Amino acid sequence: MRFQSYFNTAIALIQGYNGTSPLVYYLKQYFAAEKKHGAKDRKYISHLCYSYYRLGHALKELTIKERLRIALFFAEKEPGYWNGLYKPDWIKNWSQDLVERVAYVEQLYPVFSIQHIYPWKEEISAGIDYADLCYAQFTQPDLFIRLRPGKEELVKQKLKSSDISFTIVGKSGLALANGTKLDSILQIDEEAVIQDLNSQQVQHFFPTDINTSPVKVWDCCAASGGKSILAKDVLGNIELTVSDARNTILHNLQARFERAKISHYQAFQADLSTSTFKTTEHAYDLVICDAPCTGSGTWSRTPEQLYFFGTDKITLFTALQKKISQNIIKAIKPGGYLLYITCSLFRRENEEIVSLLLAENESLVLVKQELLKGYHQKSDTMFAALLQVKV
Ligand SMILES: C[S@@+](CC[C@H](N)C(=O)[O-])C[C@H]1O[C@@H](n2cnc3c(N)ncnc32)[C@H](O)[C@@H]1O
Repeated sequence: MRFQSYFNTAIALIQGYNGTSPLVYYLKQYFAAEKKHGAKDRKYISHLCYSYYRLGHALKELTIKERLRIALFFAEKEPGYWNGLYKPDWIKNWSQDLVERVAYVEQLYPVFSIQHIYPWKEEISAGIDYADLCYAQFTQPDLFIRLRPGKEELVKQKLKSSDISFTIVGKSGLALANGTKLDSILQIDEEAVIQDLNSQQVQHFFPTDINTSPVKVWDCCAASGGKSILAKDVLGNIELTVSDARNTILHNLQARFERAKISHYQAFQADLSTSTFKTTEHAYDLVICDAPCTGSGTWSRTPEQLYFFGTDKITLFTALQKKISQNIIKAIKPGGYLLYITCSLFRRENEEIVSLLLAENESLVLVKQELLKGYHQKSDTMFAALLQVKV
């Protein structure tokens, strides 16, 4: 009967959670206080909580108990361990196929539609298959690593010797099962970087025709430097400057760069959204702006964000994105580039920011832009646009 106790514990946890801190921390805190839960208990209870939030905005009018039962029905291919929670009719209709399970719930709850999970169809960037996006919410994403240049064979060898299975994706990426522990096997950041598949794909947006050496690059919303390490690996000889609004994250970046063996770079803290921010004009060949955003392309990893989301947040982020992007354009050399990136699915944060930049800056031209869709490949969705300042 442990499944019943897990189910009740998850209900109590969901009741007490308000979304102000990430779910992962909330659960960690709870388990740290409740030592009675072993590893297996933690796994089952966490799975229930995550499944609950995967239902997004659908059926919010139901009780937590009823909603959790439906969420779990969608999250599992078969009842297995949870059999005792369901009436025989549910068990009979428990198809391996999610589309069939959804159809069963639609029949039981006529108000339900899978599209209520993300009820903001009109906000979503062009090219997204809306139904597929909603269905994909019930698939846990993979863990992706990017192999650093020269370390490809070493990393694969180390994984094989530790019996860790992986799939090769693209030129330098590997997909592994979510939750795979790599710390004791690989030198993280030196040999391989933990980086989502579509973050890796951003490398195809780096310009290839910059003739100066070193290439002067400013990663202006650097966080802990994922895109900077990518730029170093792909562009080779770069003179790197990094900045972020948060000093604490720049400390993480420093530690990460040490592990990544990147020692020559400039770093500074700056809030780029203020009108008082002044940059050196025409200083960089490439400015990477991985902008603060809703993160809606990553919600299958953090479904609680989907559950607690309201579109007012898009308005807040677009205001920030407009100010930041306007402020940094001056820093680009004539002939240089701006690489604008978000991990958002929302048009207002993506194509509309690019359109606005083009409308307000005659010197800019769009080289290419693309929504890098992740929901068919168990990864995040990103948006990337490369713009060039005319000579
Ligand atoms: C999406 S993250 C960058 C991720 C990073 N490029 C990577 O690949 O790991 C956005 C970053 O923008 C920073 N940020 C938010 N508001 C900012 C502002 N007004 N000025 C500068 N940076 C800001 C945040 O602190 C955050 O670290």
